[in-house]
Amino acid sequence: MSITLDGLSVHLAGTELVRDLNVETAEGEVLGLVGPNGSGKSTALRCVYRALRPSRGAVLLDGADISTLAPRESARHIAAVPQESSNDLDFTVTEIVELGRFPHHRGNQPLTTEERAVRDEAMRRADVVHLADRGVLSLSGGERQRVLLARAFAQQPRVLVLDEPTNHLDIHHQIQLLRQLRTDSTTVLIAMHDLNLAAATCDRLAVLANGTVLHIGTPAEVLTPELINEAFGVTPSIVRHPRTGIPQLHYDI
Ligand SMILES: Nc1ncnc2c1ncn2[C@@H]1O[C@H](COP(=O)(O)OP(=O)(O)OP(=O)(O)O)[C@@H](O)[C@H]1O
Repeated sequence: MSITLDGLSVHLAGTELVRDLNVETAEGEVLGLVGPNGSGKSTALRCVYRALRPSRGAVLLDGADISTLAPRESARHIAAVPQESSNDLDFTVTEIVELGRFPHHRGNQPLTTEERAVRDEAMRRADVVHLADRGVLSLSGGERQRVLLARAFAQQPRVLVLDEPTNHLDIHHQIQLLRQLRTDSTTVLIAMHDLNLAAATCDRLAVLANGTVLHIGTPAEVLTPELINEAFGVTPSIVRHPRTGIPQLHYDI
């Protein structure tokens, strides 16, 4: 499925946090949102997973305004891992992952055999099988992040919204996750700070600044010293990855 941010604007607390944002994904595309702190990445993503309502414009799922869908219906298609998700209840890891099946159920049905297989596969993909019976409050930051990823995978979404999902993850788990995003057919909207990992992962990057899109294009089109300087106020040296040819940034510290 495709996602379109169609002239999205968000007014909150007397300011326009996002203004006239236009971004359209192709089906199965991995589209990265990059940009400085406060540029509106999380605000835009919140509109996609319906934690915020746009004040103007709309989020379209295969062309249909998601605000016209019942929440459970859009949750059958769109799963999200927000940047900070506080969870004060000490559910087990398995229970949290099973919550991903909720949009697919009527009432409180127990999981079917097939759904237990979906849950187990989601836990395997996020490498949390060994944590299955642990309470989530006892987990490390990275372990907890992987549980939230497993919950999103268990939802079997057609669109995955990830807000800095590599936060807290060690390099092994970062690469494991980003490789999965590249090889899956799921459409992905992902906010990232690490421009080198973003270049290696995303089909296209949208560079946000002051709540709107400054540039959008392939990593090679967007990751130029001039554009990075315009967005972030730093000028990197750009080299090509020796094997993949993908642009990689080096900074003078
Ligand atoms: N509920 C709110 N009330 C007032 N301002 C808000 C609210 N939520 C976000 N903002 C402001 O909106 C702007 C955009 O925030 P947002 O979280 O979308 O940025 P971001 O690009 O995701 O930043 P970061 O890279 O730091 O995660 C920021 O200036 C932020 O302070």
